[in-house]
Amino acid sequence: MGGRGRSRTQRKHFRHNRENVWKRSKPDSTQQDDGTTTTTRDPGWEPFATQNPAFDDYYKEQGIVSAEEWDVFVEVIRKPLPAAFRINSSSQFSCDIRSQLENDFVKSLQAEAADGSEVEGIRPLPWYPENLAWQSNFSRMQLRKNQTLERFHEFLKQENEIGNITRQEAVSMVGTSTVLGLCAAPGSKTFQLLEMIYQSTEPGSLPSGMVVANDVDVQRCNLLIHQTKRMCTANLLVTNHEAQHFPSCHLNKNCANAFENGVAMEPSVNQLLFDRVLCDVPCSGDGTLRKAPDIWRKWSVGMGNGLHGLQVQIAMRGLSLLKVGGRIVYSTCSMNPVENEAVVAEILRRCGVSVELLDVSSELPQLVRRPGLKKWKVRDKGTWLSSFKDVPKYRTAGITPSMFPSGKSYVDTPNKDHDPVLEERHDNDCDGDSANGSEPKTDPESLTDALDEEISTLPLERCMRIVPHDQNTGAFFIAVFQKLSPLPAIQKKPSSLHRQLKSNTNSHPDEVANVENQDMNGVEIHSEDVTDEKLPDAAPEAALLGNELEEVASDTDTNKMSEENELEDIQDPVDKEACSKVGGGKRKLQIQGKWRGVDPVVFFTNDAIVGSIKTFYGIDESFPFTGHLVTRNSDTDHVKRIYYVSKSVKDILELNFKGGQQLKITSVGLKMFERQSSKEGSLTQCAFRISSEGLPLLLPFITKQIVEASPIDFKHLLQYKTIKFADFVDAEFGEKASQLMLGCCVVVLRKVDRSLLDPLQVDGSTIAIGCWRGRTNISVMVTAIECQEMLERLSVRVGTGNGSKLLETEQSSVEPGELKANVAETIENAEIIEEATVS
Ligand SMILES: C[S@@+](CC[C@H](N)C(=O)[O-])C[C@H]1O[C@@H](n2cnc3c(N)ncnc32)[C@H](O)[C@@H]1O
Repeated sequence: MGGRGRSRTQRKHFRHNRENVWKRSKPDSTQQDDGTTTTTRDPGWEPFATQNPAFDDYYKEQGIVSAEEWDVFVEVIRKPLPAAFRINSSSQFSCDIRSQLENDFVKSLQAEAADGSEVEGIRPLPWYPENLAWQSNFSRMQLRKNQTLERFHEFLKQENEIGNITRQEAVSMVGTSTVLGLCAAPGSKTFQLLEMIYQSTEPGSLPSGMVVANDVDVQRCNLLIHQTKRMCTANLLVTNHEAQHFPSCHLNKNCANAFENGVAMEPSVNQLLFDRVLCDVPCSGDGTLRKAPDIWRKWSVGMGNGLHGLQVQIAMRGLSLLKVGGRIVYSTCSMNPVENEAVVAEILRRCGVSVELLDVSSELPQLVRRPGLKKWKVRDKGTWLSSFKDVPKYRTAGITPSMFPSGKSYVDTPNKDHDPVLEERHDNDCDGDSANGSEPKTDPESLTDALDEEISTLPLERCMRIVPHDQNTGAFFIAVFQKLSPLPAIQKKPSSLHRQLKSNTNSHPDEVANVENQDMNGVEIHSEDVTDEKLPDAAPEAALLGNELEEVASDTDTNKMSEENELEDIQDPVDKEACSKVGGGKRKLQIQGKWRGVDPVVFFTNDAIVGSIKTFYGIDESFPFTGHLVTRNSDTDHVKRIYYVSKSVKDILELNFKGGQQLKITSVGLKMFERQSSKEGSLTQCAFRISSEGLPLLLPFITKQIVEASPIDFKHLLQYKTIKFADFVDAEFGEKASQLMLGCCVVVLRKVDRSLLDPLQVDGSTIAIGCWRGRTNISVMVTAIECQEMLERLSVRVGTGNGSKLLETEQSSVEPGELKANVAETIENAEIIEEATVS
């Protein structure tokens, strides 16, 4: 463990994204509503300004809250967001943690809150089941105020690091069982999705589902990998693609229907499809102003307008990757209707009867929400536009018909250029014809009527808007769709398609998604043709990066990050020369096909090594190894780490191989075995030790190299890390330990009601640690923080509330001083422990 395992880029990313509301502002350029740019001078150390006149003008006019509510709304969004966190329901210690919060912290923190200005200290979120999500009303500054608050702060930090809790903004916890996350970093929702698929999974078995978590930004992928590593999952695949071009892994038709659970193939489309897709798209992020107050300064109307096209493309790609009958969630942390209802409306227009916008008003009844808007306006260069017909011709590349409630192109004046592509694209209004592949019909009325105010006739009220002052949160937008039939494939004449692919600069962004629909019918897309399309008024990079990063970084001491070996391997895949500047803005687009990322994932098939592992640990034959082991090194004799993948991930990997390795995989699998490279390691009969992540899965199948320790000996191991055989309190345990073979072994904590003679039994509550059987002693091979956490959890279980007092009912015959001395003596183990804890 420690900072050593992380790459420089990752450290930098953590630093850059730490929340700091009192940071020094740099001279910066701000785009004004009227399109001009102003440069602000460095004002020195000062808090972020929490106002922006363009923001006020915009949202007052959009009517996202009533005029009477405006003052309360603004007052709330200027206040910092209360911290929220969620207990990982699949953690072995979830009940202990909930009980500690309910019985210990609620009371002690209430006393603190009553003392000061806060109304209450912490409280469970009423709309989240089983008291698993909590809100804290203490600011970070307050948490350092005194000992009680500091203890709570330490508790949050430690449990977050171990993975027992996840700090997450309350509104983004609205869950859905999606399987493909198209814009998934930094990973808080992916973590939650994994928790969901792990619910009610027995120890030693894996869920049948899986999550593919994708993000365009490789550094943010690294954060996601770090976040989800705490889940110790074999059911996750992390990829690095532009979501709008997420590959369709074509499968040989003979293999169709070979997939069960989670991923299935439809022979007719010959494409990888998912049960659930989550499009938590890049957005202007103004729903997170309370958490990221620098957005006040950066906010401009152009941010939302600039992202609309990309958001539509991503959602359309998500729909094309969804199974018929599956559900897709479109969400943003923006309040802007152009990024929300306008995108939803465009999806409905394009998909016609093949997609339904679901009414989810009965879900999570205690979550206060508002319906989606039916009318809104578009603002551009300081002018309000009620309809596309008001858009000056020179702005039609940036302001598109789909941004307006009617979505109509209004090709109504002889002066406007006749554009068959636009006509074809925007008049596919849900009449079902397009679903059959025929030319979409145009609505003659909409082409000629000049409306003062457009009102959408689509059921946009089914969307869910969460506003900050309803329940003291950030703002969030959610729409849930169900795919009812394959998407309409709009038949394009070859010349029209060709023109779309070629017209990179002036084309409407939506063209790409239409082309991608044809991907389902086997049309290959050449990403170079479409990636440098011009996005109108390119949004600032910050907006594209999302806003949840500080949840990971804020309280995670970067020097204390847990090990993540594969992170070291990941290089920045962005080919600098391939980055194209768009729209005169700063945003860079990655070009696919020039990725020089990590080594490809290969299946590990070295029977000699697998055989030696199975023999050494006595792994039961029923444990499925074949086809489940992967590495990054095709030279199997020199592999350092062997990862385990679930059946569902294995199927996708096989599909990927068969489909020509289209997936750019940044991380996959659970680290199960690591090569022991220390001096003593070379003397052991098995070159691989079991990693602590892999142990829970393997535990029920291990029959050799495993011993049960009494609570007091287990505690001593956690406390002193190395103990000589003769020094164990339970002499029989010392004897059994000495009979193990030199090398990695597993020590299981004996339950209180079990005798030494009972055969070893493993269940969900079994606690075990990886150790090293040295020449004269046993040493633990888990990190210091894991030892500390285990001591504390165990002490809470037996009610002492103090790790150092764990299970003192059994008297130790050895003085701690003696044990400490043993640690110093056993220098030969230092190397092994170091290797286990740092790598
Ligand atoms: C709102 S954040 C997602 C938060 C995430 N769902 C979570 O729960 O942690 C949006 C993400 O979209 C990513 N992104 C931006 N453009 C993208 C694109 N074209 N394709 C895929 N991801 C993209 C950003 O890197 C960012 O991580």
